[in-house]
Amino acid sequence: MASITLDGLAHAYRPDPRGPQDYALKEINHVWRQGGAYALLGPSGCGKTTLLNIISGLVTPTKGRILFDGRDVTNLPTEARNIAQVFQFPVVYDTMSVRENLAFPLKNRHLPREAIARRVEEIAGRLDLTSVLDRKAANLTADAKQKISLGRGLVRSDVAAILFDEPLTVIDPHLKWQLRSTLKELHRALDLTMIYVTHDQTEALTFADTVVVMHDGAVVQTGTPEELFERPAHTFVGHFIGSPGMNLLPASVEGRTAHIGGEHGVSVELARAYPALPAGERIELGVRPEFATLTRPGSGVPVKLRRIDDIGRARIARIEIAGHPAAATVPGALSLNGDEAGLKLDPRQIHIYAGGVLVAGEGGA
Ligand SMILES: Nc1ncnc2c1ncn2[C@@H]1O[C@H](COP(=O)(O)OP(=O)(O)OP(=O)(O)O)[C@@H](O)[C@H]1O
Repeated sequence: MASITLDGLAHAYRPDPRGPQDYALKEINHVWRQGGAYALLGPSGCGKTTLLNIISGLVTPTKGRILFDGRDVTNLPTEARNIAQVFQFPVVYDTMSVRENLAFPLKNRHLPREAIARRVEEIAGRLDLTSVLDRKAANLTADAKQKISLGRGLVRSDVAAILFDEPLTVIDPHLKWQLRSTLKELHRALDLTMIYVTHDQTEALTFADTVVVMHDGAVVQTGTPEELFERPAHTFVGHFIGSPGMNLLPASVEGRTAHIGGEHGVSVELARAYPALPAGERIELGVRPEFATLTRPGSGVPVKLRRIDDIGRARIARIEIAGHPAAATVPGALSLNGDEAGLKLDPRQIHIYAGGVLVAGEGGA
């Protein structure tokens, strides 16, 4: 187990990168703490696999260094890095039994027979594979095979880190939630550094203590699931995390008031002032639908109600604020006639962004 430091790391696939646009991975500095549960979250093409391949040694970065416990491993091959990897699709030996598959990484390292047997039983128990330990892997379902792959990744206790690359893609949806929490429990029990790559926010937020969000080759925020939800550092994080994502409305700000929609628009009270907003940048007001509550017309900010979606655990209103589409929570008891409504916003949960980046306000709570 090790801490992993990314020191000024950047990567371009083309041999002659000129500007930032040529980099699949823009400069990143980050420390993955020993024993941490991390997720690397972002949409397809944002650079997650590139970063994972640099950590595992499959790709040598164009710039920067990678350190395991302070030791520079940038130019070491995968075999010399002591990393376990679990991929999207099962990697198992079909002709071996489940027990032999799980034992394989330990046998390779010449562990004593009893230590291997103990560890295999432990991991099999945690992944609910005990009853199939003596069956050939070939005869098992895709789900069971992927559990074996997870087990093979988890079985060694001496690895610098375990890298999971979208490991639940082939898993049946009803098993997914169960395996997500199993992996979380395994992290607590086994005290290993784990990095979990996914484009799925639910997987990232349930597994990780710290989520690294990537967008267009850059890390836009590193934080706990709560921080990403309550204080997105970038509009991309606000929009990408949450369902529906954060409302982002073009605005201008004066003192502690934001104006949306120009002269005939609406005003919104803020908890903080923003005297240092940069000129020439697009200013946006961000508020999550969870902190924007629909109310009767005449109360709060006037909005137009377009429709109400019942999403099971809540009702979400699709509204327009000064002509801009937004989403809001509908309280259980509220019933409305027509398309006029009001909107109550929690000022402490309103954020201001300049050029997509969160601006720290002054004063207030
Ligand atoms: N071998 C390669 N040669 C050239 N360009 C590549 C190569 N691998 C990836 N890229 C490009 O680098 C960028 C980042 O790709 P990467 O696979 O790291 O993203 P990702 O977030 O893992 O996406 P996905 O989830 O779809 O795999 C993309 O624009 C991709 O087209």
